[in-house]
Amino acid sequence: MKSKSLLPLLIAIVGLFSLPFFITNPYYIHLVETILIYTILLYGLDIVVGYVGQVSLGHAALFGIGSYTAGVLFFHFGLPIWVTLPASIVVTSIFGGILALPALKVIGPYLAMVTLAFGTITQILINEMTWLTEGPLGIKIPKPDLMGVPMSKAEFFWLVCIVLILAMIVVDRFVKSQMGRAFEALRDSPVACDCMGVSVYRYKVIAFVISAGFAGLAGCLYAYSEQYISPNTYNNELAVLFLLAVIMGGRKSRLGSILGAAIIVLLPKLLDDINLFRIVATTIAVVVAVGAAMALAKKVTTPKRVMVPLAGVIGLAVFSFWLDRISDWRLSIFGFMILLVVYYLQNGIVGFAKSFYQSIAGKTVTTRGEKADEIDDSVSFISTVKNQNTGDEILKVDSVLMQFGGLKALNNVDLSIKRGTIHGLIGPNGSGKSTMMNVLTGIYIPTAGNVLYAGESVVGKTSSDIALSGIARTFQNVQLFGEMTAIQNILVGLHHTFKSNMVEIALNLPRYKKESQEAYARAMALLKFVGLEDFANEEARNLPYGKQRSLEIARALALDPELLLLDEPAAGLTAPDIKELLRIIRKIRDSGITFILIEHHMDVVMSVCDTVSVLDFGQKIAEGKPAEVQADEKVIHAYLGT
Ligand SMILES: Nc1ncnc2c1ncn2[C@@H]1O[C@H](COP(=O)(O)OP(=O)(O)OP(=O)(O)O)[C@@H](O)[C@H]1O
Repeated sequence: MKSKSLLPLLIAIVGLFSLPFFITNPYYIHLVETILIYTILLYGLDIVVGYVGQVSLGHAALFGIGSYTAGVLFFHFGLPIWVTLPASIVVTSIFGGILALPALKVIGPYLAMVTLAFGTITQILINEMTWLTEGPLGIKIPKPDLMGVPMSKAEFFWLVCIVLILAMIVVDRFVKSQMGRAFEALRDSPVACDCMGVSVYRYKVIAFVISAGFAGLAGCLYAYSEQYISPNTYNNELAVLFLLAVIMGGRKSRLGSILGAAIIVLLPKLLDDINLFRIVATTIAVVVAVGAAMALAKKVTTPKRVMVPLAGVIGLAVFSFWLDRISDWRLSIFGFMILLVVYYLQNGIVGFAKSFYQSIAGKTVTTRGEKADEIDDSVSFISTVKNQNTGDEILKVDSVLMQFGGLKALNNVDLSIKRGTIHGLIGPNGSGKSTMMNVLTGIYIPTAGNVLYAGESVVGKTSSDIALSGIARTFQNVQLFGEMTAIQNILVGLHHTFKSNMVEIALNLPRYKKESQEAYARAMALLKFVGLEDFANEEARNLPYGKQRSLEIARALALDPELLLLDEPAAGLTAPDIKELLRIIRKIRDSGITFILIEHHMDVVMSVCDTVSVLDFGQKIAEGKPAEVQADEKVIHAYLGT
């Protein structure tokens, strides 16, 4: 982190630690403490929601499991915090792993329902298992001991502050590491993620486990903070609030989590006091009005877009003065405010503030906190010298049948791909070319037949295992990780070069640092190779189409493949882009990589392919040198009809 961005953080930390000296009312200290504890939980929830893109309504239950692990261990065995804290993390992580299982099968609203059911079941179990949890009576826990003496409220507050700072550092390191990139990749394109050797299955489970670990940590601290736990606390309403906090504060933001936690803790309190509510409603109205005026003056928005939210916040301010008592309206106002934020600020308050600042200041801010290193010209885009035994058979497709119901998308197809060559696969639309790619990369398991890569069958292997064994691919419909920058896309392809584990990432140990430096240098070399070095920090979804195709090739190369499958790489490209594509393909071939190239542009096929196979209605109808195939009657017939 740069010293400039470190300074406000340091001031905030000093301010936080000195709070007990200035605020003598323990109620307010307790409120801040609750915000900090919720923030720890939200850091974990943000991994699942913001980074992996899954909906979890099971985090209140995980929070409860953390609290009850501490409570039970203290109540039954009198264990101290230095035992209950790690135990809460471990036990809750195990439950997080269990919660991940449905996430492997279902997504979206179905996952929300399953996690909600997990929450309900957990709450019922805590309630019913009186022999362990004391049931509805709850458990009393004193503040933890510090050198044999119970901690004071201020000392415990400082402990929570320290844990929060550590949690913030660890989460920040996790999400900026290869692990965080894997989480984001599987959110943006699970199929491409698997084909980059990053197992979606594995990283979804890891995300839930880590996320649950933070929930367990927060739950344990909460038990000591409240000094009393009972099953009612950990209900589904709290689960919804946690989810709202992540969305309102802002996904993928440490500051967003703090803000989200503050909102869900303070907003209900704020709505208890009519005078305080009037002040806040008026302040919000003024801030939004000034912001809207600035945005209109700079022409970054239109009157139509600001009209409704502006009318909403001004209406709320006027309404606050019209009210005599707030108690009857609390829930309605709470719901209305949430609706405004969730509907109009879809990237949360922090996300909105960032983009507002960018548009007003006319700046583009690199939000990822990652650098595009200088290009080190000594680093090659290719890392290993390939097996140069040109002419060996690298891939054998043996009588492959791929049936979808009654449709034979591939009907007993044989292929033999020679090492170091470019093998074209052509055919009219719907002839089975992409299906063949999907069979070769493990996305489809063939109904019959075999695929041998370097003499070994790949049938039944997962896509990520096949990718790691040396087969990389691009997709007919570009499958980049859209919310990630160009360099991060390549770094996902370089995931296999990282051997460092979670502890090494959390502590930023030398092996992890070295691996990161090497990967960044290699990623920059790859970007340079495809002419994208100036776009390293640009989000992939913002790149022009031609550059997206080049980026996909560079990402596939990051896997260090022996065999590269390109599915219609020239589709939608302009003539200069196609020329550049041909240059890239030839250069990659010169480095010893074998290609299978699906392409409709015949000039591309004719100019680079050594051999061409033609499919029609799932069957191979011709094979040979490009010129021979072009002159083949069956091929002409397939393309042009009688
Ligand atoms: N998952 C699937 N389920 C059912 N049918 C499928 C599936 N995948 C492909 N098919 C069918 O298999 C046939 C071959 O499709 P495929 O996409 O492999 O053709 P293609 O040669 O790549 O065509 P194009 O050049 O248009 O991409 C088509 O009839 C297609 O509808």
